[in-house]
Amino acid sequence: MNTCTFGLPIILLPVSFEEPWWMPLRPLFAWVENLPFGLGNWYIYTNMGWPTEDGARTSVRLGENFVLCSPASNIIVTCYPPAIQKIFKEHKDWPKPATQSQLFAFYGQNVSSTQGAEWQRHRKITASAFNESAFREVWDETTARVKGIDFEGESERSLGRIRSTFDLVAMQVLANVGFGQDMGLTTVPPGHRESLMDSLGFILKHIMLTIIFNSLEAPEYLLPDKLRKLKVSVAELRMYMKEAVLRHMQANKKTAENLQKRSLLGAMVKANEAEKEQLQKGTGRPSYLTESELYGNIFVFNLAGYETTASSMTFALSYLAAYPETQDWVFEELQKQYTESENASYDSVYPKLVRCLAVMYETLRLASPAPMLIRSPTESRELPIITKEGPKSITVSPGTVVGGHFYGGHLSSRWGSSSDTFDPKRFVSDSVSGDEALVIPEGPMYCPWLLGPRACPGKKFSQVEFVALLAQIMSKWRIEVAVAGQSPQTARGKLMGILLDEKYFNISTHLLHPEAAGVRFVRR
Ligand code: HEM
Repeated sequence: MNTCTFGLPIILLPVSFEEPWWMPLRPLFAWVENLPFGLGNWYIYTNMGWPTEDGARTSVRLGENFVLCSPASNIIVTCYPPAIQKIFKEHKDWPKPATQSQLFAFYGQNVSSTQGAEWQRHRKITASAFNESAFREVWDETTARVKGIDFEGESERSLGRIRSTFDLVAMQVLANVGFGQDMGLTTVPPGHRESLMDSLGFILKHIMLTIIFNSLEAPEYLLPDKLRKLKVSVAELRMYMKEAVLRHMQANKKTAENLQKRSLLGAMVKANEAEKEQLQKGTGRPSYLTESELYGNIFVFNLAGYETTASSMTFALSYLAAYPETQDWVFEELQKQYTESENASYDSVYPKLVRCLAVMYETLRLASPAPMLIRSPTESRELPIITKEGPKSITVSPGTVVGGHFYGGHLSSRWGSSSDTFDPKRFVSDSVSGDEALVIPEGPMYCPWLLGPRACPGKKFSQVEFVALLAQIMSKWRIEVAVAGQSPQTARGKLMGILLDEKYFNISTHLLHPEAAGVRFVRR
């Protein structure tokens, strides 16, 4: 294995995933993986989400730091905890490269696409949307939506069907809590060509296509059906966002207060108007968002919150099916803390469902939606690394990219010998009072929601949604591996193989063969 000037192992690549022209061509070269003598081993690293497929294999082989070296760039890949802390906590010195940050800014600049002072302005307004009223709404909405799923009528579902079931729940929750519950989600109001759910759903499901073709100026009638539909959906969603912002701004005080409490958009509009008032009064330092920035943010909330939660719920349920003893452990908590009564509210119950939350933490450790996030320093910066000789520091110059390797860190031997086993108990400890509490083990890297100032603002939103869904399902149903004519051991082995080794990245984690295994809902 070659090493570079940093003393780190290098993997030589003919092309990088950072080259925009490569991604559409990449599938045509899949055959190189089958070349003899490992000649095509480089292929996997030319995909943006390669760690989702590779897991911790490369970091186990080469160490916690190595370099992907291509004619386009050098990427220092790291899952060394001190390096991860440095690049994500010191975000001003280590911004996202523009090639990544601008991908999802087509409705307007937003909290994810901006840096420095601009990012602070966006973050200040948008963070106000994630408040306790919104979480209460997430809890109620998720519970109601899950109650509406017909597990009785369709008790056996493939993993693909589970994913589409949870995609719908995630989308309904976002459309309601994101936009405000007063909107009809599936009706087509006058002046529209599609419902809100249709346009949002189509864009989110075809997000890569949207990025590539959104700016295409060709007249509609010249476009193939799918692109024509995409153009309509993009325009429709813009109109829905415009109307929602207007509605929130024009609502009378009482209605506005009600809407603002419950929806992310309402809370943002409220915080924004307060900033504008400050400008008029000449007090403070106003930092409101423009109209297109409001759209940019509401869209990015939907994008960031849709696939991530649907994916984690799908993996969690599948893992629970394979680990019945863990289900019993979760059910024990539900019997004690969660009832079907009116009392199972967000305020009274959610904080007590520690085991349910631990299931989410463990699922995200094994199947993180983010495979690798890249950062690049603005000036030469020191980066702590570890080599076979021990820890040291290297100087990283501008233009060199550092990639935080989530799968390498989450599956590292720093978690002990059971790092690839599904065991949510590792996140639970007894507190001083004797109650169980969620703890993150010290030592390994754990950051599925990222860490530092730019950590995910939707973290608690996703946790509340996940726990509400899990509690509602698990309190009524036992989940079993669907055997489909196989022995239970064979069926379980197949399911585990699919979960562990047949994943790929496309905005979030997906299964390569979601129809090849399934689960069964058995009434408790
Ligand atoms: C399991 C669920 C989720 C996971 C694992 C997750 C993970 C992440 C990660 C790793 C980032 C950093 C991305 C980067 O720096 O490029 C991020 C950012 C973000 N997430 Fe989440 N997320 C989840 C759910 C949500 C939800 C439900 C929302 C909103 C409703 C949301 C909104 C955002 C936003 C707006 C950002 C950008 C923040 C910034 O750059 O300051 N996320 N998320």
